[in-house]
Amino acid sequence: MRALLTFLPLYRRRLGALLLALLLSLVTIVSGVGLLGTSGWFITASALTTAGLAFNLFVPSAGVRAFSFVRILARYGERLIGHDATLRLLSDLRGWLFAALFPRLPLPDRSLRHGDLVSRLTADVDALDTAFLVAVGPLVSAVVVGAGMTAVMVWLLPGAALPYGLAMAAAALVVPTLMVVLGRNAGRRSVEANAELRAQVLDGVAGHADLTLLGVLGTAVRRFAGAGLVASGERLRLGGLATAGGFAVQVLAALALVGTLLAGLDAVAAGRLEGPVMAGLLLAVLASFEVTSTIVRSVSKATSAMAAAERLQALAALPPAVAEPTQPQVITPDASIGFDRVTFGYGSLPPVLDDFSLAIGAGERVAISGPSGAGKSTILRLLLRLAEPRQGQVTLGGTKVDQFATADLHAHMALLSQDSPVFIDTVRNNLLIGRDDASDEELWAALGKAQLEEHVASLPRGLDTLIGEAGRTLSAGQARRLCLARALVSAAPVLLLDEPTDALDRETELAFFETLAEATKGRTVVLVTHASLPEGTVDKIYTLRGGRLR
Ligand SMILES: Nc1ncnc2c1ncn2[C@@H]1O[C@H](COP(=O)(O)OP(=O)(O)OP(=O)(O)O)[C@@H](O)[C@H]1O
Repeated sequence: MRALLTFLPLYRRRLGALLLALLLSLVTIVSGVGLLGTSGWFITASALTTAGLAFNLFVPSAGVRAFSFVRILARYGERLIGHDATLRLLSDLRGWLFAALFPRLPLPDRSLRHGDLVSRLTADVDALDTAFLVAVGPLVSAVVVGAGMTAVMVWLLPGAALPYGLAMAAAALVVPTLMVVLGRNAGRRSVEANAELRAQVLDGVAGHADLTLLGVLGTAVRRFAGAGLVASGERLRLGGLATAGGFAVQVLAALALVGTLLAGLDAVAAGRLEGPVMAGLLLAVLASFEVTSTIVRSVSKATSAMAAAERLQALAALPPAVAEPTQPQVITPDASIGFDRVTFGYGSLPPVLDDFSLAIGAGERVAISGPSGAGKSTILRLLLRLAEPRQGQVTLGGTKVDQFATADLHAHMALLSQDSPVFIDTVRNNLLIGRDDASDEELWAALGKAQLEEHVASLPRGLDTLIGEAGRTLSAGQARRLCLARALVSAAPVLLLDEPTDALDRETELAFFETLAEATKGRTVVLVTHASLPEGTVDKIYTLRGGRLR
């Protein structure tokens, strides 16, 4: 619950619209109760009038028309405003989450799987956006309707006011509270089980080909079925609780009805109440309990929202990967790079870089090679300030990188990482991520330097060809070259290329290296590669071994 309350400032931004939706929902419910009550009154009065008794038909018939008209309008308005506010809240929540997440990337907790993260970004946010309207809305409506109906009882049938009031309070407050207390853990487990299921689906889709070839698809399917069973078990538990809650509310409604009937019969016999009004009251009592059934149905949503709030807060509470400087320095055009006696290791693991030093002049091209796992990519990560050295300093243009705002630092460097993604979009838009104001000529020039110009020119729609998810309509080598072209399109004075020719055949690789000097002219280039480089590709080649350059 506390985690849910921390989202109050976000809800507060949409408070006006949410309160209006709540008010309209209240008007809808009150009109529903009024409609059923006046209908019962009107129908009974009409029947008795035909039997020769005289009753006032005008008031209930006008009431039926007025309540049905108001109900239609209020329901329409509530849907319109409620959905609009919910969608805006959804975008606020996503904005908040991304803003909280970006400074924490890359996430230190390697146990947080991709699927789990996706689950938090989608299902958990969805669970929260409706929390107000599905949980708070019906609760407030029940309290107002219950209080209003009790007041009507005190006025028309005082003998039934107490039993009705007590039954309504129990149905609107006690039953849902008990359900929240009993269902909290099941709600949390259900959210976790669904997240696990989603993670397994994503893992299974991503690794389907390998799982099939290795002959272990059956194991993966069995594991998925197991996770499905756990998720459905939790759902069943929550469903059982909702059924029990629904049953309790029906019993309370029946008690209130019997209390109203007994008191009403007494009052009619004593001439204190007209028969048709009693019929109307009975129907109004029934209608007023409708809203408590809604509360019971939304309790499982409320418990999911609480669990989702906890999971999102846990994500937002992760320590930032690096601290932003309080007074960031302005980055100068000087693109020289320095590593001065840097020692770095991941977490408490032994150091990957140990007393590592390297000086790269502005406009210089250097290559770093070395065995797998030696720490080559780690050098680039330290330069991008995705991690902090334990000792020593990393500088850009002579200033320590921790003196720059991370966004400025990143804008100053273009990276082709080992897992650079291709997005489901056109070739053009994939390239424009590098620099959004690049002209078509510049895009074609970058494609040419990345040896991809011919292929894109052969596509029916050229730059406007849509590329499938994760670049599936391209070969691995073509996808890599597209990412390379994107890095080349960028105007950043520093280019960081991590295995840029990975997945390319030797002929294309050689052609790329031959154009690298020309393609990156004037920029500082750090090239991490295992490939043997043709003469003149870079100014210096270093080998990293044992945490230092050899
Ligand atoms: N986030 C991380 N948490 C813990 N250890 C890590 C992390 N990233 C990398 N490592 C470890 O740090 C070491 C250096 O990794 P790095 O990726 O820099 O190597 P590399 O030289 O680029 O390797 P390759 O040539 O295979 O890409 C490896 O032993 C790796 O397992």
